[in-house]
Formats: sequence, C-alpha cells, structure tokens
Amino acid sequence: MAFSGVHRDRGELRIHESVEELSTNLADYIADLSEASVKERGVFAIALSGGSLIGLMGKLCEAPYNKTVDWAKWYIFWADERVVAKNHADSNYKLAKEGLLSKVPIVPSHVHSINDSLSAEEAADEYEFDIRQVVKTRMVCVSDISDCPKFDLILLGMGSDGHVASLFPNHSVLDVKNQWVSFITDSPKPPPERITFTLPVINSASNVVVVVTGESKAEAVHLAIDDLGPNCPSLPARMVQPTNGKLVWFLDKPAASKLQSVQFCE
Ligand SMILES: O=C(O)[C@H](O)[C@@H](O)[C@H](O)[C@H](O)COP(=O)(O)O
Repeated sequence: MAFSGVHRDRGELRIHESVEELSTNLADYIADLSEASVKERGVFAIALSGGSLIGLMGKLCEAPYNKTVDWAKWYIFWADERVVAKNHADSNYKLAKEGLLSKVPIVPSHVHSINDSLSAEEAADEYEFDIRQVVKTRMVCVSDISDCPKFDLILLGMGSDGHVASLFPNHSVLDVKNQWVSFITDSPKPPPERITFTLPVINSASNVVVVVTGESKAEAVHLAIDDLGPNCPSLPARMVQPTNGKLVWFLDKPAASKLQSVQFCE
C-alpha cells in the first residue's frame, strides 16, 4: 500500500499502488467486517451504491472469499438507486446482480431492491417502509443516537463533483433530516430520477467505506478530505461523518494525488 493512516477528523485513509491492489484490500476489508458482524449479530447488513464500485468489489466473487464469506447471512440494500426498470442498463440493481449477487450464494429474499414500477417519490417511501420492517426484525439494527437504521456497512463511490449516493452538491436533498430514504428527479448525473439514503442514515452506519479511483476525482478527494479551514466547501462527500461509526477511504494513487495531508511511503 502506498499510504495507510488515520486523518485527524476525516477517517482512515488507505491509498493503493494500483486498482488491483485496492480491489484485493477492499475484498479483505469487507470479508473481515462480514465475519465480525456475523459473529456479533448473526447477520451482515450491507448497502451498495452504483458506478465503478461494483466492479471494484469483484474479487469477492473469487477464491478465497467466494467460499469463506458467510453469504447466507448477508442482507443487501442500496444506498441509492436509479428509478428505472430492474433490467435497464442504468439500474444499480442490475449492475450488482450481474457483477456480484448472481456469482455468490446470497439468499434471494435477503436482497432488498426498490419497487421499479413506482414513481421516484413512491419508490423512496416504499423503500423506507421496507427498511422499517427489516429494522423491526433486527436484521438491521437501529442507532441509539439517531432514529435511523444502523447498517453494518454502507459502501459509497464518489463523483468528480463530490457527490455520494444520489446526494449532489447544493441539492435540497442534502437537508432532508426526517426521512431515511429520499428522492430526486433532477440528478445532474443521468438518469435524473433516483432514490437515495439521506445523510442521517449514512452517518448512522457502523462502517462507511468510500471507494474512489482515478485522477478525475483527485480535486474532489482533496476538497472532501484535506483541512481547508474557513474555505471548506460543503461537498456531500465531506458531509459523510459517521457519528459513532468508522469511515474508511479506499483510494488509488491518482485519486489521492492532490491530497495535502498525505506523504506517500517510498
Ligand atoms: O448510482 C450512482 O450513480 C451512484 O451510486 C453514485 O453515487 C456513484 O457511486 C458515483 O457517481 C461514483 O460513480 P463512479 O465510480 O462510476 O464514478
């Protein structure tokens, strides 16, 4: 690894020599969290995002993880989803199904995807209702601090504008405090209609991992992590601050190339 350390207030930074190394370390990290959670609670509740993340999780489908991970204990959710049919090329469900879920023995009833026959608003409401039912069964814990679900792991990617999930810069969805799942119909990244976990839900998780690769994200990584004093922008990725959970950034060297707070190990 090129660098590994804990930032004063932006969580742990893991900077990798290559995307290949990142993928292996990400699979190790997720497998370890799964093992710890299954040992402690008997289940592992994980929320996925879309984009390059799923491809970067691909090593989980290979040996040894395909055999050693207790897949039957996994409960799958989405931190955000595009409001399109499940077989549409833009669907995050389709992406995860093809890239991960169909390759490992996940229990189909443990996969909590959105209802793709509804409007964005209805789909968000129904998804929140679904999560509330799961919380009642304790397959997802509830935070003792906020009135929010406490996912064992929320995995996020980040756009070059600093968005995470479908929380985009300067969007009113960033202010939603009293809902678990919200919706937008004007996403700057297509497609326009999406549902998304709100910031309070993301920040209530036990673990949040943000996975970012490539030089085009370097400026956003710098703005999301470095100490910028009063000039600090209100980037969605910077608002990811788990209250009682652990935040880890999985970066490759190009994505980390503008970080001021890091000296690479030679
Ligand atoms: O559905 C989505 O669009 C997302 O969940 C989104 O938040 C994504 O994770 C980032 O845009 C990063 O995507 P890339 O890694 O592909 O750049």
